Amino acid sequence: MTKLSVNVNKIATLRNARGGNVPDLIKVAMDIEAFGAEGITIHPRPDERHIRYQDARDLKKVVTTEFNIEGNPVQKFMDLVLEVKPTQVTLVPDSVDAITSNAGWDTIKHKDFLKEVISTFKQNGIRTSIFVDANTKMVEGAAETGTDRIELYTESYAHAYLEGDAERCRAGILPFIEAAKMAHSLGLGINAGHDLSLDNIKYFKENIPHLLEVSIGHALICESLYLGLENVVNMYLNKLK
Ligand SMILES: CC(=O)[C@@H](O)[C@H](O)COP(=O)(O)O
Ligand SMILES: NCC(=O)COP(=O)(O)O
Repeated sequence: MTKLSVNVNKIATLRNARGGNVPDLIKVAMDIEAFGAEGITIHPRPDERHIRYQDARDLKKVVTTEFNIEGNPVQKFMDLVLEVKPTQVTLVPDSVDAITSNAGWDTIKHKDFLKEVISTFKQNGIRTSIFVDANTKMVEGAAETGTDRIELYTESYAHAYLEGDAERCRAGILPFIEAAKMAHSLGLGINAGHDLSLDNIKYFKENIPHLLEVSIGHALICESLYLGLENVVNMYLNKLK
């Protein structure tokens, strides 16, 4: 069984567009859990363009499933995570001006730094995960940091899947199968995320052994819009009769 953690960044993006509290991020997160999701993920960025640091504090009070906070462990982020104490922290090496996450950690180059950060979080009872590319060397490096889990960065798989034919899908997923096997053999738990969607998730799940959790945001919110649009347009038409 693989847990679904819903990333609510995009709900915050929509809320922030008008300056008010619509949609209400806290209510949406609670509803997502009530609908059956097994976790809530947020990825506060330093400019707070979507999730605000206060959202993390407010969500902590209501999330009853797994609460996962992702981000680059700069001091401000570390302080927030240590204050909020989510179930899991996922370390992502993104730069301040990145549009979205675009690379996994070089776990060999940054081993000492990661070791120190991970040890701090673990001493505070927070499970740790490191965002890595599907590369067995990076998985081996991750194991040496003491992290509990890795999160496989799935953008390259999602692109390969989009290209459509079976051969490209297979080539796209092979590094992930190898990385997952390596992670499991080293005692690491396996999460995955980035650009996973209703189209590509089944093939990924069927092929990746020991997959504990996926975090999905962008596609899930877009799909929710499309799948709800017909219903809502008709609700308006009914009111305008
Ligand atoms: C680590 C990861 O892949 C996601 O957290 C993704 O980066 C979401 O962040 P944005 O919503 O800011 O794109
Ligand atoms: N860790 C990945 C995540 O939380 C969501 O990524 P995406 O589905 O928004 O690409």
